[in-house]
Amino acid sequence: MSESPRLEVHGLVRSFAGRRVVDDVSLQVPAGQVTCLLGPSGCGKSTTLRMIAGVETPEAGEIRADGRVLHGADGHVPPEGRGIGLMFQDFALFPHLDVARNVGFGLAGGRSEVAARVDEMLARVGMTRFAAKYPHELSGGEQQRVALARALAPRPRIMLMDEPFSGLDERLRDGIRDETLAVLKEAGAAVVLVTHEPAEAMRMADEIALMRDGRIVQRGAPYNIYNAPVDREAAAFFSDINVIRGTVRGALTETPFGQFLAPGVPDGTEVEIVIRPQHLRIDFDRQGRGPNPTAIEGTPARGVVERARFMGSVSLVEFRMEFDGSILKAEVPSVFLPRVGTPLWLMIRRDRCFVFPVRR
Ligand SMILES: Nc1ncnc2c1ncn2[C@@H]1O[C@H](COP(=O)(O)OP(=O)(O)OP(=O)(O)O)[C@@H](O)[C@H]1O
Repeated sequence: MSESPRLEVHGLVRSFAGRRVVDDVSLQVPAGQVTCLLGPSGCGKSTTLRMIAGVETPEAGEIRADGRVLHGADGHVPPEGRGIGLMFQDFALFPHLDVARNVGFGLAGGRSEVAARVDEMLARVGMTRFAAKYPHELSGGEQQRVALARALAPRPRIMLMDEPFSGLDERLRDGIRDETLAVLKEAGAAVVLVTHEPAEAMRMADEIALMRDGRIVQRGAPYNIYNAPVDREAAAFFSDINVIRGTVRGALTETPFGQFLAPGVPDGTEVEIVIRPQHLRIDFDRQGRGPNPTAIEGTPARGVVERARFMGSVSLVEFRMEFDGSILKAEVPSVFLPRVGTPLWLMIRRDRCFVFPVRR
């Protein structure tokens, strides 16, 4: 019994026109796990996926499935021999084949065996009653389910998905994502899903690999990536952020919100204290006085409401801070929608701040 992960990628490199668009990318994906390659447009996600699929050739690096080399110094297996299922945004169904024949296309085995597998897959994605329909008779979401059934019908050991939900209506997407995830988990394939949407990655992934400029800058469970970002850009990829600058003296940074710990950071280093808008707390102004400082929330600082927007479940409030005229954003429950010009006090949760040295 092999102990190696289902999919193992090591040191992948690929350049176009002298520019490295994938630069030393490594991944390990066990069977039954969904890893999301997440990052901004052009960071190299699709190129990485295409190399795993075998339609793009790496300049360096190795790809293995269950320990078997798919690409490396010892050889190269063509795409059709890799046991990989593909689901791409533009990977359209065959328009001239009905749903059942789309799902059965290319399946090995006798006619009754293929028919049984097609029935099983259509039932699994809830499309049995559409078996005789043609793609143009289906909604986008229904087509997507058929595409999923088709990709999983040959029992691929590895499934690669590139922005599979981006063509769908916003309101449909969450439902289809959840259904797709359930089907993928049941099938037990190792899944690599490419997306540029943090919300999609958080909803789907067991592990997120955050990419930037061809490199994986952070890997981890969604909870860890969100709550312990490696740098300011990683924090900012998932939500709006506020940044407060300070300089370190004796492992502490003095700010208008009180002191912040900066353990191990040398004196004189400029740091950025990063905080998400939902971790600012607002309190009322009591004739020029705010709430008392606490160990958890530090010292309050006063600001004046510059803008307030009702967003349904939350309100987004922008403050012009008195201490330096900068803008800070707070996300608060939407029962609260202060008027522009109202003076209020802001506090920031110590345990939710990230302190990063400023890079030069
Ligand atoms: N065949 C190619 N020839 C030249 N440049 C390419 C080729 N394929 C990709 N690139 C370039 O490589 C970079 C990475 O592209 P890639 O498609 O992998 O990014 P991505 O992260 O998937 O972005 P997106 O989400 O926009 O698809 C881009 O700058 C792209 O223009």
